[in-house]
Amino acid sequence: MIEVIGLTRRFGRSAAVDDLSFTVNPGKITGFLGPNGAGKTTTLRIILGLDRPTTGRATVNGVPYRTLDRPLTHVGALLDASAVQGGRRADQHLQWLARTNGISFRGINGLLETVGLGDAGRRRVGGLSLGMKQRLGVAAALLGDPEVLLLDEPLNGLDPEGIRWMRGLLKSLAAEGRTVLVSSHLMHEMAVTADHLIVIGRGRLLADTEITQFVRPGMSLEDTFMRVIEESAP
Ligand SMILES: Nc1ncnc2c1ncn2[C@@H]1O[C@H](COP(=O)(O)OP(=O)(O)OP(=O)(O)O)[C@@H](O)[C@H]1O
Repeated sequence: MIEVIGLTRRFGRSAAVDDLSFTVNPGKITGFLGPNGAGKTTTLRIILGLDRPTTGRATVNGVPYRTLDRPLTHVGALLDASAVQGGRRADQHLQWLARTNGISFRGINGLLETVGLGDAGRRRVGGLSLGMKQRLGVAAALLGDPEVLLLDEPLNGLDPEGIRWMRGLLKSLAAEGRTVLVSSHLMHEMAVTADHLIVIGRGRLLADTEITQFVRPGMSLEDTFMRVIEESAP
């Protein structure tokens, strides 16, 4: 489970994240929604110990990420799928990650198959398409068989088959009892994937609710989302 408690992150005078608190529970897919610049990536980076909050804190399974022993075995994350050393082969990238994190790499070929890269394992990462890099990023996130998954815009660059595959993967990970937090701007996809929603705007919490409670009668998720954002405008 993930807990964000009174989190604020200022850049200069403006707050990218503003006194944000929420809990992400296991066994369901939680969609993390908000317009461009709402503070989603900043929040995810703080949860992952890549940035420090100005005030407040974030914990994974009750402790700060930085204190986790062999963190990839607890938390798998996909932040920026392009931020991978392009000269390495896809399988070498996963082997390197496994080695540096004390994870067995016997299952790497199976993992590449799972993410649809069975034929691309020996290709250099720099030559992969964006969608293929996203799939590799998902493989990296799953490498340590973690209970918690944080995925920032994992649908970027995926083709229709890839989007459907991701939907099935996220649902099966949640059904296994894992905690799955996924940010996306694709409202139609979130409508059929997420069980729970955390919605933020200008760094503040706008909704933390089951998707069935969030969507207003007679409206789509997209329409409801737009309305909630409009209503939160100063
Ligand atoms: N390193 C930084 N320095 C200054 N400002 C930053 C920095 N990182 C983020 N910001 C600002 O913080 C705010 C929140 O950005 P963030 O990337 O967290 O939003 P987001 O919800 O992930 O947006 P998007 O949907 O566009 O990816 C933005 O105004 C952004 O410009």
